Amino acid sequence: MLVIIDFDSTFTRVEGLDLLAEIALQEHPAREERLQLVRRITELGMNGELSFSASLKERLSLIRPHRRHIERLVERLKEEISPSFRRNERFFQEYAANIRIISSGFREFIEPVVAMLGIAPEQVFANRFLFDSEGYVIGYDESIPLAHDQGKVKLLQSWQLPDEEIYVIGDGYTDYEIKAAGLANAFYAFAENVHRQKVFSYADAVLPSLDEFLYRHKLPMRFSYPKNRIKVLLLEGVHPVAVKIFQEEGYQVEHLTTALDEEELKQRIGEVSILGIRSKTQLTDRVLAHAKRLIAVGAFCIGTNQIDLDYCTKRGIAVFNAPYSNTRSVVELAIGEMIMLMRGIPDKNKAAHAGRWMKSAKNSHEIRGKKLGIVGYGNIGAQLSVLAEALGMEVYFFDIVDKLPLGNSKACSSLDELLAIADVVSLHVDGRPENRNMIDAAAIAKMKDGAILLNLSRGFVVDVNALADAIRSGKLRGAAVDVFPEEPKSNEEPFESVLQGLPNVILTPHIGGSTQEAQENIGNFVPAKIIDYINRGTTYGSVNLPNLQLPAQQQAHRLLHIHHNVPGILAQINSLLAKHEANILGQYLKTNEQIGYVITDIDKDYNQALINELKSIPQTIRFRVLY
Ligand SMILES: NC(=O)c1ccc[n+]([C@@H]2O[C@H](COP(=O)([O-])OP(=O)(O)OC[C@H]3O[C@@H](n4cnc5c(N)ncnc54)[C@H](O)[C@@H]3O)[C@@H](O)[C@H]2O)c1
Ligand SMILES: O=C(O)CC[C@@H](O)C(=O)O
Repeated sequence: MLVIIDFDSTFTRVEGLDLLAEIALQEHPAREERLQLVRRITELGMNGELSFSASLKERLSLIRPHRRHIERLVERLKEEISPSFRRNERFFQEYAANIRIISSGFREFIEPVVAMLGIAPEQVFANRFLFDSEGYVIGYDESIPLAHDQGKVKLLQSWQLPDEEIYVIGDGYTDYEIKAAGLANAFYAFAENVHRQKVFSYADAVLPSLDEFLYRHKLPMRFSYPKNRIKVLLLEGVHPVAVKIFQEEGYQVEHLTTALDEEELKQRIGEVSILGIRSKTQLTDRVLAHAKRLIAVGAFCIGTNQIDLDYCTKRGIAVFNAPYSNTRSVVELAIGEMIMLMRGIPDKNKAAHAGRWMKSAKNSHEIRGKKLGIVGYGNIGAQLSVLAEALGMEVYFFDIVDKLPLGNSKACSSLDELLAIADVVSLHVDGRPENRNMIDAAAIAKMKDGAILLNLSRGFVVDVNALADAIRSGKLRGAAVDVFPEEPKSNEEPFESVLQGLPNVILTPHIGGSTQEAQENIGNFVPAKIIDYINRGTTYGSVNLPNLQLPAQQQAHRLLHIHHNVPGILAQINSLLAKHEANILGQYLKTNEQIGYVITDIDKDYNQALINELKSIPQTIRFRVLY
């Protein structure tokens, strides 16, 4: 096999002559115009719209480089080696004899750069500059075939290669010409650095990185699986920063603004490795049964009650959420709503819009000195406690687990006790099924007459029919509801609720956590967790897998084994490692009630038989190797 690799924008991320122009024209009075012209000519040549020799001549006459500029260029290019080339050094070492760098660029800067990956000068085929006595480039050696149109083709024809497989990797038209002349088995358009649609259209395949080529041809590679084959589906309009992070990691990302219903999800989920959702997408066992490749689910929110966590755990699918990123936003909204409802603002606002003047202090109160009852003293409840106290409220809370009271807040021993005390009841419980209809007609009856109810937790926690009756009867003087038992899948679907049109009731479309700040925080937080899990095996922060925080593996292979939590699995793993004489550099184990997670770092030597046997241990749910 012979692998022919282009240099500019393939081996390196940049075009050598463009960068040389930037360096050489640094002091030139018309620098910007010249640079633009050079880049434009490069592009025309790359797309096959200007003959190669014309493009070369024009650019060199515009740049007029000196030897010292070329020296600086080499240093810059060494920093610009394409990341997928850099990380696959092993391929270059082991397959050195099978690699040729063929470029229409110049040997003076290519040789020292490719030498960084161990490629010898005799494997480089490129042009040569001609210099004057002062060291300025005055032209190039026209006796070299690469200095002419169809140069790469002519070079290969002159070699008269015996019948061997030849693959060309490059980003330009001149690379494709080799295949077009019948001299190569395939032309792979390299897309890690530039996207030339025209060149893609000629290619046998587009390579998002060198990993894809190595994977296709079963050659030694840094990653166990090319990242570009990992598909990420992000639903419900998660913040664009998440798209960017996953794309920068090299994954294929699709981003939809809406949720998908069960049938749509069943059809889509089969090919997806990472799924990002918010609160609308219902990940039921029926949907997850179609998830053949799913490695991780990102809940770009706090709540995970929309996900069948039990099923995910049994299948070894890691679920991550963002437990803190939007809590402040929810708290700010709750505070604002309390103030609005205490002053009867929803009705006064409506009247003013309709041309009616409702100036009156009747039933209008400050929140200062009022009793706030917080149900659920978790991340949101506790933060609300601190802010409400700062505004002069007297804070009471009830939680089913013991919680440290913050500031002067007081713990109630039962929900009933809290309901009987509070002027404002704010619900911040999690979405566990037992909380369904926690606030029903009986609970409302226990509240103070004229109290206010806030629900920014989960829709099913409140019996909305009972709440509507209580507002109509005047038992409660107002309510703010952000979450509903039935919520539309997207902004295009209509919204209906029995609470619509009631006095002093604020209805909001589940936007407690929908601020730019919160969404951007979440968009950064969740992908980072997932990427850490995929790259290192770290499960810290996962809501369903045993939590393990791991160091990066150093000069080791990392074996990740998820299994049903039955006795003896660790012993079986270790006896297989001993049998195959694998040297253990580090081992970590954590279990929960259902599953166990064992991570073993072994030195570089292992064989496929070991991997197959580890995968075959009974009770194995999932097995991965990280290189
Ligand atoms: N409206 C929004 O946009 C929005 C935004 C973020 C979070 N949320 C929701 O807010 C809720 C609270 O979020 P969090 O981050 O504070 O969760 P959390 O898990 O930190 O806290 C929940 C607390 O509720 C307690 N709890 C559960 N059931 C209870 C019960 N029956 N009685 C008393 N206490 C009970 C738990 O022990 C826990 O301390 C969640 O349901 C979350 O999904 C809504
Ligand atoms: O953004 C969402 O869809 C959900 C917000 C909130 O309910 C959460 O659980 O964080």
